[in-house]
Amino acid sequence: MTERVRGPASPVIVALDYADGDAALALADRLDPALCRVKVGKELFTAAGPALVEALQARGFQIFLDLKFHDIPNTVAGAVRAAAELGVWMVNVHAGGGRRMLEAAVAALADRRDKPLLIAVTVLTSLADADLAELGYAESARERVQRLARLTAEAGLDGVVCSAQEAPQLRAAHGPGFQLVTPGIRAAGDAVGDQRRVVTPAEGLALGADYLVIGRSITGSADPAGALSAIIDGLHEAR
Ligand SMILES: O=c1ccn([C@@H]2O[C@H](COP(=O)(O)O)[C@@H](O)[C@H]2O)c(=O)[nH]1
Repeated sequence: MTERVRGPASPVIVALDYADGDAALALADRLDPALCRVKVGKELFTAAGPALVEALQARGFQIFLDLKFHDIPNTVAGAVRAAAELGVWMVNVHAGGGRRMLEAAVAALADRRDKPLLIAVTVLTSLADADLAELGYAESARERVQRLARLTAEAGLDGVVCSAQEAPQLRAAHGPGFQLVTPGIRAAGDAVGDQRRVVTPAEGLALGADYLVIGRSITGSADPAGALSAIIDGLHEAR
């Protein structure tokens, strides 16, 4: 497994889902890198690229590069290597790419001293059991997450993206070192939107998540820094 990179003690990763770099940096400038990490996903990275990652790093943020690589092993290995060159803190692939793809991603980082955490997406938090059935999967989301997490662990990655709803079973199966990165987080009363397997921030931590990926409950607030502080305060109270 990858050596953990030191960073803020906060479990919160703010998803910067913006259409351009200026909007993302404007939000980041309202946040304290001592209180959260930030996530750069497909929309923002496609629009603003590595320069935006560097601009966020220059502001002191550790970056989760959420590009969910899913391709043949050779291609994913190259993409993971390129992400590591950017100096990101965490990068991810889709566990559905299979064992050889996962092992190629691990091998791509093997000789590096400063490695990002390498995480595999199990079942997107926007999918419910009915969605999986429509796709032809006989397993429930919970069963499929467990299957893909087992494969991820066997391939030597650092952990998975899952819903915190699945965290207790994954923690029991894979122990404390296996990183559970959980989107599908909603502050109480916020619209669920396109997400399906959802919990509140305090529930997420109580269920055993290591990291809470939070987008719209923070970025959709008129006061994003206040929303982040309120979430962190709520986590302390729940402990
Ligand atoms: O299973 C997954 C994997 C990734 N995500 C990403 O997390 C954020 C969630 O944003 P919200 O606004 O808090 O819903 C978003 O960037 C997704 O791409 C996910 O939601 N589920």
